Amino acid sequence: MYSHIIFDLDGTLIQSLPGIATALNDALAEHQLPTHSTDAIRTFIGDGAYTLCARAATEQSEDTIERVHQSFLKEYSKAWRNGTIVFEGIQELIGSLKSMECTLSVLSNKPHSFTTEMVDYFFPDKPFDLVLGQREGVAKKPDPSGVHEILGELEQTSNNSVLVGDATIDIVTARNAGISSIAVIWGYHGLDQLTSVSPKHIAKSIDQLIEILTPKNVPAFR
Ligand SMILES: O=C(O)COP(=O)(O)O
Repeated sequence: MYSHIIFDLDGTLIQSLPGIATALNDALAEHQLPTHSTDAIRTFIGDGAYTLCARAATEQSEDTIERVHQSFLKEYSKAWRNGTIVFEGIQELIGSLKSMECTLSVLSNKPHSFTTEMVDYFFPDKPFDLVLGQREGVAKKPDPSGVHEILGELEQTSNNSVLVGDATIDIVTARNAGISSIAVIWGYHGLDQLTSVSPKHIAKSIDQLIEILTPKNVPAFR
């Protein structure tokens, strides 16, 4: 059983696609650039806000992409509250893991300020022992630095830790850091994509994630 669980944020704990899509399309429109369907935007998410904008504003200069990026950050600060929800069953799972005294953390490629603000907003009981988003000067996922920093800060070992994520980048990050991984399929990458990077476990539903993370004989879950 894993006693330390590192959660990805977007597409794993929260459904953030509508807020991201609104903010991105508003930012693109501000710069007279073509907008995208929500389905297309889903495929742009995962590598942080700048890369999101670079994928949306293809063939634009770096200066233009940076301007779209700045507009996106401004728009997203207004858009995320109305366009984001916690996936069904996640609050209960987090509560159960806390009652089992698991150590919990979040590692996201979303800008750090949004990551902490949104986690505080959606999880006001502060169940996470450490929350890290993308920070200036720190390599983002799939670099293992974030995982290593969390393990060090929380005095956890690679053996007892697992990273739960919805994107191939999360599974590759776990492998690069030498920890186990669980791919969940309710987020932004499909089963085939996730299978191609060989996660240790695959959860096709919140119930399957509960099965993997919590032993059957713990009364709190049954
Ligand atoms: O905002 C992103 O690009 C990705 O965020 P995530 O790492 O929480 O999935």
